[in-house]
Amino acid sequence: MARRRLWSTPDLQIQSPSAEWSGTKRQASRKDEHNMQNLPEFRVGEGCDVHRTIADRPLILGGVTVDCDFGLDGHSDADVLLHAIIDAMLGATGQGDIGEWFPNTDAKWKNADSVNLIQHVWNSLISGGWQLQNLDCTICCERPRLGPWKPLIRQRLAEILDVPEDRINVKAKSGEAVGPVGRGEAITAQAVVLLAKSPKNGV
Ligand SMILES: Nc1ccn([C@@H]2O[C@H](COP(=O)(O)O)[C@@H](O)[C@H]2O)c(=O)n1
Ligand SMILES: C[C@@]1(CO)OP(=O)(O)OP(=O)(O)OC[C@H]1O
Repeated sequence: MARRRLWSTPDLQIQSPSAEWSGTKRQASRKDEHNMQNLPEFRVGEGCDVHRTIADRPLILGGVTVDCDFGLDGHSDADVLLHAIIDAMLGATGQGDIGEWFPNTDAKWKNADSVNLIQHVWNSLISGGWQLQNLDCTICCERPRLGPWKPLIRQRLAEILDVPEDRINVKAKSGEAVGPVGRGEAITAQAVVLLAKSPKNGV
């Protein structure tokens, strides 16, 4: 009886780079193949942000003003969640990050409403043919408890982006009393988006 090998050499043949196997020629042929199959293009992006807590400022999360005895410090309104989502969108489409679009050295963005910032970015993506498949995000803070606010933030995000609510999920996490979040010194947010673009000649 022939003995089966418990390990095997990969079928892949390692070849030295040739003109055909490298650079733009390879990329172009992959892209053509994708287009020929008339497939939608999908892009995933992630974003994160952190802002310091501060007294005497409103706490704005995802475009919702949350009842709280402190807010977040920043050049803009410091909406940590919208900033993370903006970065996820820019990441998905390979367009840098929020600071490149809205530099915190520019007086134009001082106390800016982040709803305007995200709508500016999102409208530009929509013009480029992108649609939101889904958005998942997490706000990390010790206080306030976000249970009652999560549905409102989800609703507001759907409104801001003009997408059905079921494409959006909002989660909350505490800092387990450790680190800057756990000590209430900062609030952080993370976001992941999946974007889709229909093929040129439609699906
Ligand atoms: N500021 C927060 C933090 C968390 N929650 C909710 O508590 C649950 C447990 O979260 P842990 O981070 O403590 O494991 C979870 O369901 C969170 O949504 C919250 O409401 N507000
Ligand atoms: C939004 C901008 C611009 O006002 O300022 P901040 O509110 O400080 O926010 P941050 O997430 O640190 O970075 C992006 C900035 O360019």
